[in-house]
Amino acid sequence: MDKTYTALANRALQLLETSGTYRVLVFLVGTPGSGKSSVAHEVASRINVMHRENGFREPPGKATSPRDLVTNSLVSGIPMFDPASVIDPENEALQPHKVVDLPTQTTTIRARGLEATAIDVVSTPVSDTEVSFVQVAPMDGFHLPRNVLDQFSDLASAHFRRGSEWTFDSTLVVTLVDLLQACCVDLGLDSKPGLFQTLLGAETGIPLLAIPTFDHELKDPTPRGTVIQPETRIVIVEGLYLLLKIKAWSTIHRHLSGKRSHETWKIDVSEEACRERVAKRHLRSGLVETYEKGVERYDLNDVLNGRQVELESWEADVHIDSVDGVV
Ligand SMILES: Nc1ncnc2c1ncn2[C@@H]1O[C@H](COP(=O)(O)OP(=O)(O)OP(=O)(O)O)[C@@H](O)[C@H]1O
Repeated sequence: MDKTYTALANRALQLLETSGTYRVLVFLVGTPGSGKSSVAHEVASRINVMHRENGFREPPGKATSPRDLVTNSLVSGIPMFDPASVIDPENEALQPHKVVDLPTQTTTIRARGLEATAIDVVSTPVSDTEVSFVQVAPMDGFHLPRNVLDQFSDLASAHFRRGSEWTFDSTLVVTLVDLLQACCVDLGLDSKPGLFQTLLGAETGIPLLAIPTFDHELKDPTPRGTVIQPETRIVIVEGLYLLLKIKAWSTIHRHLSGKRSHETWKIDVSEEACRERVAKRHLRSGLVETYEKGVERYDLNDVLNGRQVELESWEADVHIDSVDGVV
């Protein structure tokens, strides 16, 4: 697997080198337990080490586009929150709305998960903190929180089938991908940055994005758990349903098609391997009391989600073989 990680890291860097954009996106999909999160973090960490050893940061220059104007153009199509509107937790087509906080220059975009899954788009310049050349954006942060699932008409199914595509804040995932894609700015050939160069943010005009994360042990999203910095040059977006052909999910593929600043990767793995991995994780996170119950839950829920991903997703650009026992 060591060679595979190195090859994937080089592949992501090659995409960055050839795209002509300041930022590129890698979409990593696979069935539950296929190792998306593990692979994404390993690839990110390898490139970040290379960046620490070989990278350089450009001193702040003149902004090509003021950040607040860039932010406004990114969020202009999203309607303002209407306090009189009713948010139906089961409406999978619910369009996200925004709330703008002028003092902090923050636009918060929300949908069915409300604050738990909100995305913040922040135009205020960031301080000179440690920059991650590569960052991971987990789709799992958009799990609808348990208090929203409690409002479903069949709340028992909603909780039991948690992890199914209809238990995610899917329209907000689409919004996140749109925002990330809009941040893949084309700097033009003259100003093309070096491979390991990070600009100090001001020049690109790209805003900061704060997005939710998900910890299986906490069982609910952590709002603003990850901050995608303006300086980040590669974002690995990982999640089950990013290439799904149905409902709101299908918009992701449509919005990306024809764009050269991204690539799609899929992890291939057997159901048997995933059954064991996911059952162990269910036990570890306290979702079940025994390993056998974990297997049962995998067979009644996770495997169905995995089969849907296999049957109803668009083909990925790259396939990765998961080697069991080698994370
Ligand atoms: N190659 C591997 N061999 C054995 N165990 C693995 C391997 N890759 C990941 N795991 C383990 O399997 C579990 C699931 O891995 P991970 O969270 O990376 O997968 P995922 O595809 O992101 O899962 P999900 O979509 O269900 O969140 C973790 O406990 C992880 O340590």
